Amino acid sequence: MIDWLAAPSRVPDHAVARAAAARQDTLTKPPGSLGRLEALAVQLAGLQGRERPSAARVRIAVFAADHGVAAEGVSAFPQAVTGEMLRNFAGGGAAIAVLARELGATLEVVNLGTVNDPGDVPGVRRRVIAPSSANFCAGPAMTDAQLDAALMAGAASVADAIDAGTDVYIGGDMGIGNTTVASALACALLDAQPDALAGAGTGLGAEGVVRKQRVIARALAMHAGVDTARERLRCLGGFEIAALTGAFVAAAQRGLPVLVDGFITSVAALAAVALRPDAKPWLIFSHRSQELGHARVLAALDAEPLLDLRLRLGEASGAAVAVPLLRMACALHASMATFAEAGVSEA
Ligand SMILES: Cc1cc2ncn([C@H]3O[C@H](COP(=O)(O)O)[C@@H](O)[C@H]3O)c2cc1C
Ligand SMILES: O=C(O)c1cccnc1
Repeated sequence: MIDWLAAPSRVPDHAVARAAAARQDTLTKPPGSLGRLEALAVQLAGLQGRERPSAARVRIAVFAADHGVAAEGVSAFPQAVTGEMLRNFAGGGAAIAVLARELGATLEVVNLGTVNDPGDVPGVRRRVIAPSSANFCAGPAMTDAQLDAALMAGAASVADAIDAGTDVYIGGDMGIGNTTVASALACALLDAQPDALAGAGTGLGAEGVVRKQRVIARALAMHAGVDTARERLRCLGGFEIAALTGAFVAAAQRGLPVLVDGFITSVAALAAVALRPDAKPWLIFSHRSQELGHARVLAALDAEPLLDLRLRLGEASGAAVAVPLLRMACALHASMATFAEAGVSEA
């Protein structure tokens, strides 16, 4: 057991947020006319503790891991893809690698344990816990020590991000079978049924989705007695989802704003908030994924995402696509003229 999860989250600076909101009302536009871009700038100001917030320095950490439950045939793709994609992230050909380049963002890729392990690859950090989590239909997905290691991998990534001077942190996922894992964990955290949360993932047909829902129902029955957030994460999670959970808790504790990606990362956010409710103000939700359960998970988090582009990829791709919105919100906030500066009449 580790106790760092017990430390409180930072409290956003409400005075700075109020000052930023007041500035918004002096800018040459009808008050409120820039809608959520105004709210974003004000929120970021409070989180960053500066009246002129920034989303210039973005750190994207993609956590990759394999899942024992893949043996139940719950994905349209073979498990070997997880390890293969690690090379693709490092080689620059994966969607998130392209987006990170486009944004000038730092991309960190972390291998937490893959069955088809690519070994030492430049650009991939090895924090291997085990080749995969265990099949949670037969027992807990992780041991306590494995869960600790995964949570710590996320916290270490956030510590690096802060040392490097990061304005906004983004976490991403890669792991064949992880929509099954995220759905199972969300079912347990929300007391929901598999047919409400488990969808097509990488592209299962209707029959495959039903099989996947049955697999999740078996897992939920197996772990029905488990009643704390930490134990739910240990029994029904996976290494990358636990790392994302640890990263989000650590980011809130250290005062680093997080842009949350799609279904998988939102379930990690749900777990983080279950562990530490005071982490929630630090999470900004980027988009609504096409994955069936995402809307429900977002609703449970009271989150209204910025975008809905019908993405269903993960890897942090949706969060990356939302970064330009944050940057534009910050630029408008910092650089628009006030009514007084521009000599424009007020209402
Ligand atoms: C080539 C490829 C790249 C991906 N990048 C993210 N995912 C996403 O899809 C997987 C989850 O879907 P399921 O639960 O159906 O396996 C995860 O690896 C997730 O990161 C990918 C999937 C594939 C096939
Ligand atoms: O929204 C996601 O995170 C997602 C959806 C489908 C497959 N992998 C990830």
